[in-house]
Amino acid sequence: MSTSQSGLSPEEELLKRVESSKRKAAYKAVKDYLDPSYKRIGIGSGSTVVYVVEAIAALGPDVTSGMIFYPTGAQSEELIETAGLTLQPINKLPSGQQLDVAFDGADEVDTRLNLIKGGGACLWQEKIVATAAKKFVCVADYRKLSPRLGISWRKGIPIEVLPMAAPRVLDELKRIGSENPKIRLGLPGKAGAIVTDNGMWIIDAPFPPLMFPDDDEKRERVQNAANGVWFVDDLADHLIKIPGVAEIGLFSGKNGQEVATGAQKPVAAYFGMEDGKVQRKLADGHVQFFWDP
Ligand SMILES: O=C[C@H](O)[C@H](O)[C@H](O)COP(=O)(O)O
Repeated sequence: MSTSQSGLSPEEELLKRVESSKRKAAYKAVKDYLDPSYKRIGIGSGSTVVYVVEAIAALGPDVTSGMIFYPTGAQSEELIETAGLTLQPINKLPSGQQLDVAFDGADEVDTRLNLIKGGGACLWQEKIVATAAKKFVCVADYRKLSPRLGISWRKGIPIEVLPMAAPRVLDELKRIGSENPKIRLGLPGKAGAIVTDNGMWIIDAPFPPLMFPDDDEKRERVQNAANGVWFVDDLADHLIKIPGVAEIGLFSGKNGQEVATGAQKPVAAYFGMEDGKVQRKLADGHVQFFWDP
């Protein structure tokens, strides 16, 4: 096995770089979007959110003791509790109230801040929490940046389904052009499907890269959805209406502008870059790089 000057293998070097990039993105996102006056904060799932919670906890009880944190599943519940932060399930957020901000990761982010989420099977509660927030902020590393959804994340769009409906959902996905959709299986050595925190299954449905409505190059092909070429929003609308589908891992639709209600797209996405910088992309398309988050 080849090792670098640091004594690490190339795989270990890559892992270290990726983890450091996630961490920097998380600290910058928290610095920019966690106002000390906020009371209700959503915390997503995945390996990047670990650093978001670390950055929040590092602010200390003077800042965090008046805040309540709302998780998106078992993993984020544990993260919040272990960090000594106050936990409350999202069903305790009174009707008519919103979270001040929610932070979450993503599996792929396109240039318009549409997201694929659910690589870790947590998408349903994540969508509830993201859309309950005035500001939804995405935190990721450079591998998640993509011109279009479906280019870098080739495993497919995660779709949470009622187990008894899974065969019918698979049929419909194939009919509309998904390339070999599959029920996600459990860990190696564990027979059967992955069961989500909500008792559902996940189907991963790959599609050709998703188009934007103002894409002219493939407009003609898009008229024929049977070939699997879809506009992001059209596909999201179609998938969510398939009987038996509980929620989909496409976060799209209206822009996540400041103080939006029900927006699935973030107001800002932070990417830890390979060179140590943090890239911030805003919903209005503005991009900035920061050396020292
Ligand atoms: O189901 C998992 C969630 O959608 C995660 O936020 C997503 O998979 C990104 O996870 P990570 O930060 O580990 O790449």
